[in-house]
Amino acid sequence: MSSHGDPIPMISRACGPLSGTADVPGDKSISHRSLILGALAVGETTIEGLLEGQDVLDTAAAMRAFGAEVTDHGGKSWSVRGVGVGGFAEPDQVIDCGNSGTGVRLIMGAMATAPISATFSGDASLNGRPMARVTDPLALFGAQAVGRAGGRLPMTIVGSQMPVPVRYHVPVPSAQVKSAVLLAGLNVPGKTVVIEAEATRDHTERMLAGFGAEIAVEDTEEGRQITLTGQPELVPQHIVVPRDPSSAAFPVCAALIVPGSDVLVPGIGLNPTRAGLFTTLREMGADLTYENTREEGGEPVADLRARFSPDLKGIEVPPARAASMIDEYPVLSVVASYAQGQTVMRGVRELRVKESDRIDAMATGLRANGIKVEDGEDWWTVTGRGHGNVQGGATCQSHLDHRIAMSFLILGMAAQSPVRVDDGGPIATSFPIFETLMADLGAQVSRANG
Ligand SMILES: O=C(O)C1=C[C@@H](OP(=O)(O)O)[C@@H](O)[C@H](O)C1
Ligand SMILES: C=C(OP(=O)(O)O)C(=O)O
Repeated sequence: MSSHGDPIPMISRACGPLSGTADVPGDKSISHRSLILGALAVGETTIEGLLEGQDVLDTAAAMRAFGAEVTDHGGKSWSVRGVGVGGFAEPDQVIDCGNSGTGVRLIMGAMATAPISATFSGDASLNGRPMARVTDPLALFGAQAVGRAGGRLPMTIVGSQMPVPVRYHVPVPSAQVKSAVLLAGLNVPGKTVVIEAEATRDHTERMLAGFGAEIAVEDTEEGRQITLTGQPELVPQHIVVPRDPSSAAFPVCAALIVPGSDVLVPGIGLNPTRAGLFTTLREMGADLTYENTREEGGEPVADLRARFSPDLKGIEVPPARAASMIDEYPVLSVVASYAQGQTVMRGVRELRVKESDRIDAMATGLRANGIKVEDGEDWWTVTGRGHGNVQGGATCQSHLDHRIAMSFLILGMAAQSPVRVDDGGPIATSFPIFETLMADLGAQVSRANG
């Protein structure tokens, strides 16, 4: 099933060279944060380039439910009239976060130190994902959570009446957990401290500073320590959202494996906490260059140029790089299938608690398409077959997971036989124009029965 409707079976098949420019949508992580911080500022924040994927639209609806005025002006220009830190109203409906872990976890954090309650739910994927990683630290602020067994949604959070500041070591590498604690800390007098052993994406820290919060980041022996001073008045901003490197990954990887391809993917955010895939691809021998490197809205940005790369080699991906490419392992495993030799991915336990168990979903589908995959709790390996030798021909299950659906459709673009996915519906959560964008480059991707 897709998140909000009937399954949409899709198919992709081998095609001629991909060429042209791929204008991918705005960054999903930054889009969620723009809406949430806009809702917590006093006055009107304007946002250009917001990702209009379902995950972000669900966060926009949630911000309205908490009392912010969120307006879509068309042409990807949005505005948010915020209610100020501590000003959230109590929603009178269940907050439906759809398929979005980022949405629900950040919003739980943002409301947990206000004197209100809210009940959160999502689709079958989100309702199966662990929430204790967020509700544990929120309890330290005095918030209470009542959900299903195992800390699952639907779940009600009762915000703290008298929140106290917290010092918290994030036990898993998760920007969502870190961000939930920081957003909770906004409405607490005094300093909230978050320490992460491994650096994860830092968009919340950057954006909090941009909205005028007092936030300090230092590297310590324990890891990256972030100190936020509570109860600031956040100043509304004009935000230009860079394009999403996690979406750029799909046309980039397709160009690398389809013979003769040459694709430009302009304006991609290359924040070092996000760009691990591109480093990895280059180590594998990909013809991938950064052009016109610049800074936009406080984030490093470049145009990516990806060309067919016939001599890709399997590599061992350094585990320390995992956080900076965590959402890109599924599509990396597709490129690894077209490389010579083995690609080894370790330190990736977190892949098992995304929209699906991504190691299991990719391993099952790749094996069905003739690729050798081995896996354990926090690692997996893919033994590539080299160009021209990937069999394809199987139908893969997307498990309500956009990245799994898109990855298998990329696999089919250079395989001997077409690859099908049972449901491409979830693609709309993060990359609603995926099908037309890939078709415009020359890919043969379509609704299977269309
Ligand atoms: O903070 C964010 O915007 C995100 C953090 C990551 O999740 P985790 O925090 O669970 O690693 C990532 O997988 C997700 O797509 C977006
Ligand atoms: C893991 C992802 O998203 P989320 O956790 O927000 O559902 C993703 O987009 O790959």
